[in-house]
Amino acid sequence: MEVITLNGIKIKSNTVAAIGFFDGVHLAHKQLIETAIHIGKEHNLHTAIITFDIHPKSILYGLDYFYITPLERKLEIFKTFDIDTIYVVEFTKEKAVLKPHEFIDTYLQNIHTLVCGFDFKFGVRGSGNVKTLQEHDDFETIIVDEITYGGYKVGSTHIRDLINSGHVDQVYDVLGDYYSVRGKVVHGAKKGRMIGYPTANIDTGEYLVPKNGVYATMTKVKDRWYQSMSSIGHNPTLNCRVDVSVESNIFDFDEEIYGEVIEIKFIKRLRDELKFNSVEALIAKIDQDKLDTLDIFKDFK
Ligand SMILES: Cc1cc2nc3c(=O)[nH]c(=O)nc-3n(C[C@H](O)[C@H](O)[C@H](O)COP(=O)(O)O)c2cc1C
Ligand SMILES: Nc1ncnc2c1ncn2[C@@H]1O[C@H](COP(=O)(O)OP(=O)(O)O)[C@@H](O)[C@H]1O
Repeated sequence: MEVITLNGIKIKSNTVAAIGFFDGVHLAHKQLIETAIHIGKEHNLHTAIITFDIHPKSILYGLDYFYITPLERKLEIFKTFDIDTIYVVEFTKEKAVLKPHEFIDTYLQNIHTLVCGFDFKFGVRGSGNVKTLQEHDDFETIIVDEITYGGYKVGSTHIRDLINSGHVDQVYDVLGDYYSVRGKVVHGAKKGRMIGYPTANIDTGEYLVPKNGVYATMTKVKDRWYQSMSSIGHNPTLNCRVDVSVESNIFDFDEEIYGEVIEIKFIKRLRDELKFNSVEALIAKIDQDKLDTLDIFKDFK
């Protein structure tokens, strides 16, 4: 599989491509990709995924945008599929104002078949939609219908809502896995070890950070997963940080890992972050968090 930046080059002829932003590469996205693979096999076509590097909202409103799967992670998941080429559109202010037919002329020349979700939008202010694509005679457009789960459309917006509201235990059924963030271990206030619970603090970069609070988690260090509990918040009892820290106390682990990239997978939210009147009260609560976390892992497959 090759990754190609779609900037002035044409897509290979005889290609079936799944197109989308694909943040999260969730179950509906996977269905789109599998559909393209299936059509590719049936008609002996090259298979491809067309995606974008930066979210349009980030470009249009100049906002920091946080992702379920930043680009690098998205590409890593794409590579687990039997796809020939991944095309990445470099999104810029200029690209964001392309009219739908300009978008098609710029990126979709040569395409044999395009696979997209029923609500795919493209071109300036999302003015192009599946109808625009279907009206275009040069290629065929296959539309994958809405998939719902628990009354919600399986989509990045719903998954973002679950993460933002701390309902991480509900993410699995729509994402196909628990939500996880990766980041380099950075230095904190060095108070964790003083209270008997050292915590690896990570720089979460472009990842969407779940709601502040305490979570039962799994943490991956150097290719090995450990049970863990993690805290997201301002550490009001000991540090009162202005920014949010994401930190994990890893069970049965005792190594210095500053500078390592680790992954924290969120299994269940246990509680809100609290401000305690004493360090002893904080420690007693964290002792209880550990018992609660181990209890969750008793039933965990
Ligand atoms: C499971 C767990 C729960 C925590 N809960 C709280 C909390 O409710 N309130 C709080 O102020 N800090 C809480 N903390 C954060 C600790 O205060 C924090 O780990 C400590 O300040 C160490 O920070 P450092 O790694 O920067 O040294 C929690 C930490 C863990 C690991
Ligand atoms: N069980 C553990 N869980 C998390 N970090 C650990 C553990 N054992 C050792 N460490 C190391 O200790 C550091 C955390 O200690 P801590 O006192 O909280 O310092 P900091 O404030 O810099 O995070 C981690 O970055 C890691 O290198």
